[in-house]
Amino acid sequence: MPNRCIRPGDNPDLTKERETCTFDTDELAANLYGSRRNLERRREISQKVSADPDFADPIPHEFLSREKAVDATAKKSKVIFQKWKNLVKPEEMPHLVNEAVGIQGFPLALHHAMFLPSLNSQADDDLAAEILPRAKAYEIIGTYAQTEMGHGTNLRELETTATYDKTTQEFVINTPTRKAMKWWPGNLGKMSNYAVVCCQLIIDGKNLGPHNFLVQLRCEKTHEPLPGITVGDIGPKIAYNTTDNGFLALDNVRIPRRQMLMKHAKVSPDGTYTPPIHAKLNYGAMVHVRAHMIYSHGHLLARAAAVATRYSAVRRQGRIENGGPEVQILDYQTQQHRIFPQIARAYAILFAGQEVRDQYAKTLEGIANGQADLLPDLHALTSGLKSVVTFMGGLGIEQCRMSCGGHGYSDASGLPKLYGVQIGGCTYEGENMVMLQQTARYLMKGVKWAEQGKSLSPSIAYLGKKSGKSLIGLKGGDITREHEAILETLEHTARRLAIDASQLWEKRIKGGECKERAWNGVTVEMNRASRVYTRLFMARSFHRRLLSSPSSIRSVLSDLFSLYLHYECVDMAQHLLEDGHCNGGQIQYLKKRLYEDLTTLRPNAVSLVDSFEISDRELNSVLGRRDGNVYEALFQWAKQSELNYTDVLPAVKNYMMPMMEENRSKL
Ligand SMILES: CCCCC/C=C\C/C=C\C/C=C\CCCCC(=O)SCCNC(=O)CCNC(=O)[C@H](O)C(C)(C)COP(=O)(O)OP(=O)(O)OC[C@H]1O[C@@H](n2cnc3c(N)ncnc32)[C@H](O)[C@@H]1OP(=O)(O)O
Ligand SMILES: Cc1cc2nc3c(=O)[nH]c(=O)nc-3n(C[C@H](O)[C@H](O)[C@H](O)COP(=O)(O)OP(=O)(O)OC[C@H]3O[C@@H](n4cnc5c(N)ncnc54)[C@H](O)[C@@H]3O)c2cc1C
Repeated sequence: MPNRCIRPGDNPDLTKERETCTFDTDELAANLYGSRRNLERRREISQKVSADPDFADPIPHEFLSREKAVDATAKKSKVIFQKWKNLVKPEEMPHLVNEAVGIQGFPLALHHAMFLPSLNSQADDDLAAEILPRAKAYEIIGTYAQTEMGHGTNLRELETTATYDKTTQEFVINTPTRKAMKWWPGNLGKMSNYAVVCCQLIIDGKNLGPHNFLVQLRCEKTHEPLPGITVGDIGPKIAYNTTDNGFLALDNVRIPRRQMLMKHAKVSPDGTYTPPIHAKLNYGAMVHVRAHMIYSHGHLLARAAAVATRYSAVRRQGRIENGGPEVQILDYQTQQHRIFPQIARAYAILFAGQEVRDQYAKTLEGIANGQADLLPDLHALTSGLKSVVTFMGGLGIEQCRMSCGGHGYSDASGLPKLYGVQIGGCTYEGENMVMLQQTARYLMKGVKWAEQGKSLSPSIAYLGKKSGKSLIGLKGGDITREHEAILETLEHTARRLAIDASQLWEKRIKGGECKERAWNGVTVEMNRASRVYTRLFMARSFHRRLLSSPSSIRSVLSDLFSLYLHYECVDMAQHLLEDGHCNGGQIQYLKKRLYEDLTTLRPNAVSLVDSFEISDRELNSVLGRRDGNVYEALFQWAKQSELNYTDVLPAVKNYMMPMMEENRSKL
């Protein structure tokens, strides 16, 4: 079967891997990206970016100072949003940005991820008509400023205020304390001249909670901060260092009434407040990012898996049999056990990410028609997915990094940067432990609805089902039946954990604790239930994709799905065993199946990561390059280090040489 990545001059080990491929890599890639046409467009964009001299990097970003890297990124962003703007569709933009600029952020990241979505979904028609065309034409750059130095998670306690002044029909935006400064918003520090700022809305002395306001921060001509505005960059971070995450203080800055985002909640000129149809519609920009970040985080893990798999195919170290040749490290079972589950999880996350994006679009449609009934389900699902996927991705990338040995620790591998970017997602858009509790709130309601025989939305329909005994290992050799048996066991486990958490909570309440304190006493269990609910959704979503896949890729997807399920179950063995639903023998069976899966997938491992269709430029990894010629490339990469510009560094001349000289002269 053809793996279409084979080229003359490639590392022979990698070519051999591709020759053992049992499926059509293009078919799988087309399925992953939605169609052949999408795949072709993806390739076209990659090729055109590589050929565009405006995107050429004289030296890799890894060797640039932060300021120079920000400069290079801004320069390329201008090319993207001027020269390229009309050459790509909006849905192709993330790929273009990844190719041209990389993953550490760019001046318009928050403009796209949150500023435009907030205005689109929350500005009323008048404000939208005025500001959106300007924002879409990049006449202005905006961001989303919500988090403060003292509060991020607990939005209700944000301190920035927007006090309505009826006499002038203006809001007065103010930062009352040091810790009320906005702190963290991406592109706030240096790039943006506007922001959607989240403030407590105060009318006649009454606090009506967090609402969003459009505030101009900098002069459109000079880009200097406007009077009353203190703004700047918060400094270097683990990653995202080409993003100017910023601080902002507002000293009684006045804005017109109509700059409140009033599509849902409204303030009339006389100060009358009209609440939205759903209390949390003001939080819409966060739901937007959570719904979209799942897919992009799947892609980060896919990259790491591609680097680790390809490198493990070309790296030879040690022998499995005495007297045999040095083996490809991909032949070690431990290496396969480290990397193959990351390939499977990357696919699972990408599939789930695509489903949740569709669900988000349906929910938005409903809201546009005055119906917010799909929002609670979406909020629970995106909160859970956001948390599980970012944590899984971080662990997975770190496994991939370690699996590359010493070279994985070098920036040349691209893996440290991937890890830094990925783990940001555990924190932004709501710290993971907190967001899992949002999911748990929904599950607790679901448990009650199920008890009352009420109808349940598809994502929690399993709460209303009855458990039979686990059929894992008992259904014979039919793989389809085995998949179903495992999914039923996962359903049982997700249901049991939710019911147990609910009972623990109730017990504490009956014991005299108030609901909230009792909740805090059971949140570890609540979050467990949320994680398994989410992992069940991911498994179901992968299964749906398998069942709808064309026959040409069904077999390899089925192998991958088997590995995915067996790995997840062994990873969650404690939960499967805890109530006796599964026994030790069944866990042993799952482990045996997992080890078999590693062997089954081995001949297709490289081809499975080839189907992620990530260009060398986008991958930005010496170890993961498509042709596998890593050793020469490593040397060429290292030569670009600025420490190599001279043979004798000033640091050596000024300090080390005199020290050695002094010590020698003492002898
Ligand atoms: C094109 C897309 C681009 C995608 C980008 C992709 C990749 C990323 C790449 C680069 C990075 C780019 C961007 C990164 C940007 C990062 C930006 C940020 O981080 S912005 C700041 C984010 N901040 C947070 O997420 C704060 C987290 N906190 C909260 O959301 C809330 O405080 C809370 C924890 C949810 C609690 O709120 P509150 O106290 O008001 O509510 P509760 O009492 O807990 O709940 C009451 C009720 O409401 C429900 N609910 C809460 N939130 C929502 C919601 N958003 N939608 C719907 N419903 C909600 C909640 O479940 C309760 O329901 P019920 O139990 O029925 O009463
Ligand atoms: C890379 C990056 C980009 C960001 N971009 C933006 C942006 O563009 N705009 C913006 O507004 N913000 C942005 N942020 C801020 C981000 O959204 C917040 O940092 C995040 O929401 C977490 O809030 P916090 O910092 O207050 O954490 P804290 O809430 O202080 O978390 C600290 C600890 O307390 C725990 N904790 C807090 N509350 C609870 C609870 N109720 N129950 C149990 N445990 C709890 C948490 O689990 C965590 O372990 C960004 C952050 C990062 C890292």
